[in-house]
Amino acid sequence: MRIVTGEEMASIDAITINKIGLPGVVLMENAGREIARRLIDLYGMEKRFLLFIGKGNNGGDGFAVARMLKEQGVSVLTCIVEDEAIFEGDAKLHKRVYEQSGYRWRYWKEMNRTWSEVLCEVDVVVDAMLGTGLRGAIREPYTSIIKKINLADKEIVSIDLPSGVPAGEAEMEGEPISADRTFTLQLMKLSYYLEATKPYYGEVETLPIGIPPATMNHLEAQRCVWGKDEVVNSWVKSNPFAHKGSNGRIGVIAGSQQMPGAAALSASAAIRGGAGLTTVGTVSTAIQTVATHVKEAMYTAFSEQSGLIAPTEEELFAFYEGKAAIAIGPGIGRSTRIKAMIAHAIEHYTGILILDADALVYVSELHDEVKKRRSPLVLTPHIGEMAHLANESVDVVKQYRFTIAETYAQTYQAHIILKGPHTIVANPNGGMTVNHSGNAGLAKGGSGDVLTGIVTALVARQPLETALSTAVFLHGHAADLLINQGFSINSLTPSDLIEGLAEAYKLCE
Ligand SMILES: NC(=O)C1=CN([C@@H]2O[C@H](COP(=O)(O)OP(=O)(O)OC[C@H]3O[C@@H](n4cnc5c(N)ncnc54)[C@H](O)[C@@H]3O)[C@@H](O)[C@H]2O)[C@@H](O)CC1
Ligand SMILES: Nc1ncnc2c1ncn2[C@@H]1O[C@H](COP(=O)(O)OP(=O)(O)O)[C@@H](O)[C@H]1O
Ligand SMILES: [K+]
Repeated sequence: MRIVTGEEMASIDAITINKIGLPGVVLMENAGREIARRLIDLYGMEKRFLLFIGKGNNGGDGFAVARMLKEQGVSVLTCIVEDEAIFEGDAKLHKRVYEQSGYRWRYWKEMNRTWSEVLCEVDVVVDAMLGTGLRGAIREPYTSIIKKINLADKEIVSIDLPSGVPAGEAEMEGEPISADRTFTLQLMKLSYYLEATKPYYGEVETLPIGIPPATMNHLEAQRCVWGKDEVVNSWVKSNPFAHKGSNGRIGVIAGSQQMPGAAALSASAAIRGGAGLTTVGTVSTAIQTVATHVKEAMYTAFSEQSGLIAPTEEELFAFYEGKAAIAIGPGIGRSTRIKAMIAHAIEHYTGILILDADALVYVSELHDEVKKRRSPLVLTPHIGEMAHLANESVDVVKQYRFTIAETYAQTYQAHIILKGPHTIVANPNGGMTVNHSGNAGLAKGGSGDVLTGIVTALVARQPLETALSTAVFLHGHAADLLINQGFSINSLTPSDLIEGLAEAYKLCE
């Protein structure tokens, strides 16, 4: 499913109406029917609804919902927010149909005077005030009404968006509706994936309103949800005659004297993730520790300096030999020799190169080398690392994570896995996917190392772009399955996650 901004949604609506020829009033009728049906499913016929109507098309949806609820005998109080509101276009028609059907409304000014009595008469507030047409700071009378609704301690259901929440990356100005549930129409709105705005949505359900997919081909930004269906449909089944070599020879350059665990986590995740042959390149002192945990891997002891790897050029070329993908970063530490190794790999390794953790620190100093690289490069930053890469503040990356990941991926022709809740995968061709799996049990040191292992294993066996999105999905899916099996968010560890991969992979098999 696509993820859109308000402007993109408006262009899709316009193509549906003007080019495809499906009138806007029909879309509104569809929205009304779907929402009324879901409200009755969820709350039953006995609950009493209070519906707030804004003067744009979001309000038009509201009139359609109110009429359909009333037709079925459900109790609905309808409130038009602006006193002298002049409705136009599709909303005007739906207001007329509502009125001609014999139904009434009240205006907010009047309802406000008896607000406490009104509240005694209703169970659920439906918010059809502002949708994708919101521009700038929330104005009166919406500001005061939103405050009162939020304080009312009633179940709140928003149509399309919680009123006051921008659909895209624009910053929120003022207090929006804090919904318990949002019925978003046809497509997911981008602000659902941003830390500042997501909490206002509550539970989200996307309802179809009849917009055909052909209306979306013109969109420049190609953002899609990557969920179970996409994972299953894109999975390339392994050949029954596969051997360890054809299942992907990969390398993991990870760990140091101080941090052998990072190498163990990423290497065992790679092996659980299906890599045919995994070689770990690390310091000799780490090999013993790592090998007791990861029996299936092979090991290369690199030259070292002060407990960190410091591979020679010869050692690096030997390590690159025959490997489809190499990940560098987890637990390697920082030094000038490490920087030189990253530069060497970017310049000379011709397989799929994945840079994570400490390896990312030097990438912003190696942007010229990155631009010259012709083979695939995958970077797996969390928000802080992305801020460093893009030379922006963490707050800016949080607010504009889609734009920043997309711009970076295109400028440097790199695949970006921007981690966090709803990890984004941004590809150099402009395609982006957003992940829906995972939970807060992953917010622990080491989860990222596990992801790096899975990514490395998958890119060696599956088409690159789908491998990245699928790796991110399976990583989160494993965590979700463990929570369903009774693990707690607090105690879930990255090692549990690796065990959990066995169950998660069943989805693909
Ligand atoms: N025919 C269509 O175009 C369809 C529209 N749909 C609905 O229409 C919505 C978009 O409709 P519109 O583009 O009319 O916009 P909205 O209904 O979201 O809002 C526009 C209205 O809000 C006011 N407004 C804008 N910013 C404000 C602010 N900061 N403070 C206070 N008031 C503000 C504007 O003056 C305008 O009256 C969607 O979210 C969806 O619910 C759907 O029914 C599908 C069909
Ligand atoms: N609250 C959360 N919900 C879902 N996934 C999360 C959450 N917090 C972290 N993650 C995931 O866990 C991993 C953490 O990686 P990272 O920040 O690199 O940690 P580390 O390097 O310490 O292992 C990422 O894949 C991230 O998307
Ligand atoms: K709304």
